[in-house]
Amino acid sequence: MVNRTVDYGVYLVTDSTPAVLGDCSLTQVVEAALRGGVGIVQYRDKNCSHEDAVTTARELHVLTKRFDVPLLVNDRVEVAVEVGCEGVHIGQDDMSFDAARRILGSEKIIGVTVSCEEEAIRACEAGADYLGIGTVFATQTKKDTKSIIGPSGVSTILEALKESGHGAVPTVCIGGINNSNAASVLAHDGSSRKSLDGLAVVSALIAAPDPAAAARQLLGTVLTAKMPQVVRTVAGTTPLTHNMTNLVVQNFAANVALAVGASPIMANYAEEAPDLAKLGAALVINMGTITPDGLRNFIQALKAYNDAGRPVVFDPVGAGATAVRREAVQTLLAAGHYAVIKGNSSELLTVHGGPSVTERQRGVDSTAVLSISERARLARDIARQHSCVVLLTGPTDLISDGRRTLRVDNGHELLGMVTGTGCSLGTTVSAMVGAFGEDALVACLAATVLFGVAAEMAAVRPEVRGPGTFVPAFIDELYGIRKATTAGDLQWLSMAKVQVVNADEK
Ligand SMILES: Cc1ncc(COP(=O)(O)OP(=O)(O)O)c(N)n1
Ligand SMILES: Cc1nc(C(=O)O)sc1CCOP(=O)(O)O
Repeated sequence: MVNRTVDYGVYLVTDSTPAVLGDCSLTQVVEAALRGGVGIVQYRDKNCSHEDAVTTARELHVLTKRFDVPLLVNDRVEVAVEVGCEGVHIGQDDMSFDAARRILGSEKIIGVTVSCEEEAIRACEAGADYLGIGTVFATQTKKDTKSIIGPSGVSTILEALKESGHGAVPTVCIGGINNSNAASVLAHDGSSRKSLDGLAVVSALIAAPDPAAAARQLLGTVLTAKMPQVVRTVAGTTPLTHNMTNLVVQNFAANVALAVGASPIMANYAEEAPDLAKLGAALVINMGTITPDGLRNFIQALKAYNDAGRPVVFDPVGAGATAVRREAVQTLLAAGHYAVIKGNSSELLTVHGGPSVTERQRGVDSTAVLSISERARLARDIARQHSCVVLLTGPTDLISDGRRTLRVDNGHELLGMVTGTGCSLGTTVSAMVGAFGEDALVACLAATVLFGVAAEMAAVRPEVRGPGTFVPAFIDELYGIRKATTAGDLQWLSMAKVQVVNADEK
């Protein structure tokens, strides 16, 4: 079983036949799909010679390594060995799993095709690193498919995996999946069964007129579909959120944490941090009312959480407003690692610290003048700089982990008329990242969309007449979405406005 974290969200399986690839270059198409956010690539060529397969796989491996994405080879274990790529995908009629594992060793990824519950459980028992479940829909790309199982067949297999204790084995499904049916394939009853980790596609990307755009669209659908899982995990595990936060928002942030199903503790004394981290908490460092003593406590707590391997969210409130705050930001950034850095444009320009600080800051209000593309690039660059997820808040929120960058267009202007909504979003992010550590980007996305949608729902309630009546309605809506999601009602998801963006776009 391999140790590395693999993003199975959008899984590209290649096809070099003219019917699918046309007269395009395979490497150019794969590169475009990687730019669009593909998280894993499988080189699949049923016809070419061993030598040609090794040559092409080597070219693809150069590319995938540049994007830090694993490359697998379909069926041809000897090609994978020669190229030294990250693994193979084998079907039921290919080399046996045990033989492949003996040849490849324990570090390589081996995925297995399954089309029924028995095959799925057998593959997991053998030690498969992930399962490719199919065939979902009939497809022109593979004519020799055995059984078309449809989304309900996928559900049956996922249920069986969960029941048999193999719920942790990642799964993708394959066969006829494209941007028109992806959402319905991923949609499920929303209560308890295991979710798919991603979608494997051939023609939806290889034959797409713009593979990068097609990959971005698929990725957006996959990430949106994962949000209920985050909300449910928080509701089901009641994660502890440890807030070292400012004086203004403590009560509100604690109420928001309770509404989303987390357990808040507001504790500014760092000596408590090691115990809270051991209890599985996630920490929020919010420097809204910074003091010398507060700064010392932040640094000590940050180290305790880093030592315990628990996530820390940094909310550099008012970062650029004074020399004291600018220095505190640099001190805190140098003191340890953050899972998430959250702030408005002005704050994050200070965090970035580059020459492009074009904004002025009044108090803690953002006076952002950056375009959406500039903000996307800023979020992406900071995420790379600090190996973390960045949440750049504003009328349009931008979220990036350095590879995938998203925009969220949910929210309501009333959120900006109440003190503490931004800080309590930091608290919510900590709860979600604490509970759903497997993908901090998805956790941040869920928190941001949940906030935005709850605000939109609250704002149209008949009793809401302004900021004062908005606050209780907003907390009620957060609570209502949590309750609905755990009961399997995902209507709120249709309000999500999530798009994957190209952070390189000028
Ligand atoms: C991710 C993924 N799932 C299933 C398959 C199908 O593999 P297989 O059964 O070996 O069929 P062929 O690809 O060899 O036709 C796959 N390739 N990838
Ligand atoms: C490679 C492959 N395996 C399948 C299976 O069911 O095991 S279906 C398939 C082809 C999928 O191509 P497209 O995304 O273009 O439909």
